[in-house]
Amino acid sequence: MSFPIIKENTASTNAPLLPTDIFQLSNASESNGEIFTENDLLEAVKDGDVNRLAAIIASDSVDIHLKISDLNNGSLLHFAAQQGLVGVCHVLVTAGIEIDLLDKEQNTALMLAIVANKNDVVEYLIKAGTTLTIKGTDGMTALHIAAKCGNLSACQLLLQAAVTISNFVNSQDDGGWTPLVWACEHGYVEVANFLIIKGADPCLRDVEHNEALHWAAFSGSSNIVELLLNRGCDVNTVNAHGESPLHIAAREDRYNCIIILLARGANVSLFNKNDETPLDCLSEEGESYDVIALNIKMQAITGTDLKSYRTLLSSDISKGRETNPIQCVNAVDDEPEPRDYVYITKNCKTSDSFSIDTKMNSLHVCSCVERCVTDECECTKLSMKCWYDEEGKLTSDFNFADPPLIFECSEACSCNAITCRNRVVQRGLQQRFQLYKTEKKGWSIKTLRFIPKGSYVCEYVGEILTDIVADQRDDDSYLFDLDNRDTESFCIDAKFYGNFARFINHSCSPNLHPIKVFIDHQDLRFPRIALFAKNDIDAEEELSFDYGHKFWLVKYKSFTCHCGATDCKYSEEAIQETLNSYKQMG
Ligand SMILES: C[S@@+](CC[C@H](N)C(=O)[O-])C[C@H]1O[C@@H](n2cnc3c(N)ncnc32)[C@H](O)[C@@H]1O
Repeated sequence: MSFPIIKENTASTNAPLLPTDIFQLSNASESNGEIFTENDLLEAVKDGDVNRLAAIIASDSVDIHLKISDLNNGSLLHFAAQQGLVGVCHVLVTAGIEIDLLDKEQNTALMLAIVANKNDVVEYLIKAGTTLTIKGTDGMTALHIAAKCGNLSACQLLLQAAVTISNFVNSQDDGGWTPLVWACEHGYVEVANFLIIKGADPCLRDVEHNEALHWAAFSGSSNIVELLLNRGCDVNTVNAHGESPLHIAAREDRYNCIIILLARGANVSLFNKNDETPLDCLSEEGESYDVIALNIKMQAITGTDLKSYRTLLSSDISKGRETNPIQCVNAVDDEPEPRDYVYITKNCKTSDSFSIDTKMNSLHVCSCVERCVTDECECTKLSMKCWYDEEGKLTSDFNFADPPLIFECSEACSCNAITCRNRVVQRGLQQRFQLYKTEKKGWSIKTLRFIPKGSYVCEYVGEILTDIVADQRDDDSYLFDLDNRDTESFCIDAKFYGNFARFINHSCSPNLHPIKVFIDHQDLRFPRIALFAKNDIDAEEELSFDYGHKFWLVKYKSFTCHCGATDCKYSEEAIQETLNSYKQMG
């Protein structure tokens, strides 16, 4: 046999896969009828003898797909990658060896090259088209592994190649750990810094609600603790056990981290769920004991009024249903966390009086091969065009005043769900939120992070009702009208079933706008209500949308608007004028 010509990876530059001085096949691909054994094959691979290897493969007398039992049943490519034999890798890949095969430990050849710090091979395998999103042991991608090993070059190569993979830098493994968390836990400050520059979210939580800061404190990496705090991480953030980074650093007696955490305002009076303060987590012999004890004394002398975290009523109102926990805080009065509803993350039905057409074969689907970026995508044609840019934000020409319906690609489409550009709402929440009590509007939701204009923020989720049933309900405060133009009309009621969006208040100058989106069905009577950022929203800003005049024309008799906008139409002062102008308009 002779070697097929290897295809250049279309995602990479036009540079050859291998510099010609590293590997030239000479006449090796021509077999002279010699018969070889598996041993010959293994020896040629071990010796890195690419010409002999090529001759053996060309003879067609040995199967190159053999498994090496001493290497966790890995392939020859696993071996060559681990040894850094880039020329051998090239011959094997050219000869058709499976590039993404997992060994018994669920490692690809790429992963072994990363661990062994063989970055020439890493670069080669990426260019040769290895799949970057494969998850191995414990759900870790190659990027998790690179971060865990502190292999900065591999992180750079991977992220450079993964530009079209949505949010690759923030992918989470089975424990909810991102690559950044792995870098923090192992104290690799350069890797952590690089990942953050590339968009790693330091506030993402793992399955126990730890943030990267908890793990940096755990490992005693004071420079990473500082880096994360400089990036806006909350020094007093608590995990599912009510533990702050200071609790964790104290338990591990991490003196340098403790100094930084205290200097940056860590609360020494915070109790975890076992009623322990950070000092209770440390033995008196611990190096850090005196520094925390001294801090407590100084605060007592100066009468420092620490923000008491008894205001933290819940570390997650969604009880693990959302990717990022949503804390509930009340610094206004003694009202407890609202619990008079069931937290759900998808719209639900509680009656059989109507049905939604969810039949797979009713869906208009696309036949795109990869990313749905051409005008030929049938789904984006349904929406008029793809309204999402490369970062998943609404394009700058999106008309918030008269928004189009958006049809995202679905399960039944043939595109790639990871790289497809026409999937945003279905990828779920990307931001971090907090439920907090306001002075005049009851509960409200704020974002804990900056949200750029056009970003998807959250969905208004609740119980789907007919308008007839909705009219019979006593409390209409949580109704969202679906505005159907046909005879049958429906709404979403988040009074009894809903997500955190039920707490988003009205503003006459809102920062969110509801957009109707279809994903898993295209029954036009039942759009999903996705709230997108109308403008840039700062961290700590209250979220709001416009409830519409129909709401206020009923409600002004009971209360007026406290949105505080300069052009508020429904405040006590403005309401009469607003009513008069509505009357004039008829
Ligand atoms: C969908 S709920 C929003 C969450 C609500 N604040 C709560 O505590 O559950 C709508 C209710 O919030 C209050 N609200 C929302 N926006 C308001 C505003 N701008 N001014 C005054 N009250 C508001 C009103 O009581 C309204 O009926």
